[in-house]
Amino acid sequence: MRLMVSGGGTGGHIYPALALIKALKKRDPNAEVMYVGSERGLESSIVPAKGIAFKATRIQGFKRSLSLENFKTIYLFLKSVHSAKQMIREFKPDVVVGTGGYVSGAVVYAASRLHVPTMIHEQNSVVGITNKFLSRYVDKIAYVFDAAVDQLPANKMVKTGNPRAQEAAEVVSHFSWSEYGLQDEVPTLLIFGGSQGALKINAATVAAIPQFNQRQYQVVFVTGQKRYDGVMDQLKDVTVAANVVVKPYIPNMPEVLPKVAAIVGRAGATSLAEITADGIPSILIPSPYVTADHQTKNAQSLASVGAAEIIKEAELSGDTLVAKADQLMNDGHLRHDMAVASKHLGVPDAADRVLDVVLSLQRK
Ligand SMILES: CC(=O)N[C@H]1[C@@H](OP(=O)(O)OP(=O)(O)OC[C@H]2O[C@@H](n3ccc(=O)[nH]c3=O)[C@H](O)[C@@H]2O)O[C@H](CO)[C@@H](O)[C@@H]1O
Repeated sequence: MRLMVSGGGTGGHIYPALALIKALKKRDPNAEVMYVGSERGLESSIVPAKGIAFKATRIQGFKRSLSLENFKTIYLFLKSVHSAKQMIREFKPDVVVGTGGYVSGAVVYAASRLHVPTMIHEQNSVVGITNKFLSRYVDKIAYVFDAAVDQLPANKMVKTGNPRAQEAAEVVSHFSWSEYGLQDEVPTLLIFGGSQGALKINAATVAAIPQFNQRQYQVVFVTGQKRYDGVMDQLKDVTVAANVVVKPYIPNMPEVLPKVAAIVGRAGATSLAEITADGIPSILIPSPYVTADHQTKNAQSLASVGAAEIIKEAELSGDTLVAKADQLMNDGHLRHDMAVASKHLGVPDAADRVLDVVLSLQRK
């Protein structure tokens, strides 16, 4: 099997691709994999670090308003399609898979023009612009939320779940909170705003720290790599007690998650796949800045069955955050019930399901 994968820009597109590669390597250790990402995306650091062959192309997103920059976007897209075609001719993949982001638009489109079998994975309940464009050209579309079905060609759709769920569910974690100077016996609340961190969640958490300092539970506050220095600056004159730890990024999330009592976070689809695969209770603050408010829809799928609580971003403050966190962290029964509901939504064999679709496309 020779698999080319492309997904970029943000962790929610990259980690499902990596989980699929992991499942393929497990089933077929001789499989050859090539990952094509964008030069400046998170993938250009995450993917090579995993020892996966990586090639980059230059691409940028569309501006929603009328802008001259969009001509450059179109130029870069066409150039990326051209270089993706060269990469495909050289690597000769059996199948090309896209997991979202502009770069996957160029790579999967190039593959379809060269008559190489293609599949995309749609993580969200509202289909992104790239996958909508690609849906006309690809052979199969793997999806997670039923709501996506109406937005895409029905004859191509296969329900699989998000491959990252399987990685989260299967991990045998040896992680100890002592690595963060914390204690394993004390319940830990993990706060993070998706793969890049979220300004508003960071601001509310900074405001909440004086109260978190006094709590019996532990708090791990992940700021996002690029926002870390700014947060540390805001915390210059704030006491941070021993039960609160601030980190820029967690590189080994599947190992850390099983040791978490509850989560505060955005409602990105890949995060939710992990949270439900592990059965973790959560307080979700959907980002209102994403296409068609899809994170609110993602979050509601958990909240409607009692797996999560939602705080609207407009209502988020240090006080509302602490109040909800206290409610959850001081009530083991509530956490247990939410955990059961959360786990019920998990798809722990999602990577194998996606892989089955990919392998079905391989020409005999
Ligand atoms: C602002 C935006 O456009 N967000 C979208 C993006 O979110 P985003 O990239 O934030 O994606 P998700 O929240 O779905 O996933 C984040 C991923 O990053 C990992 N992680 C996060 C923090 C950390 O310190 N370490 C770490 O490894 C998480 O474990 C998870 O695997 O893609 C998602 C999946 O298509 C969409 O649903 C989101 O709406």
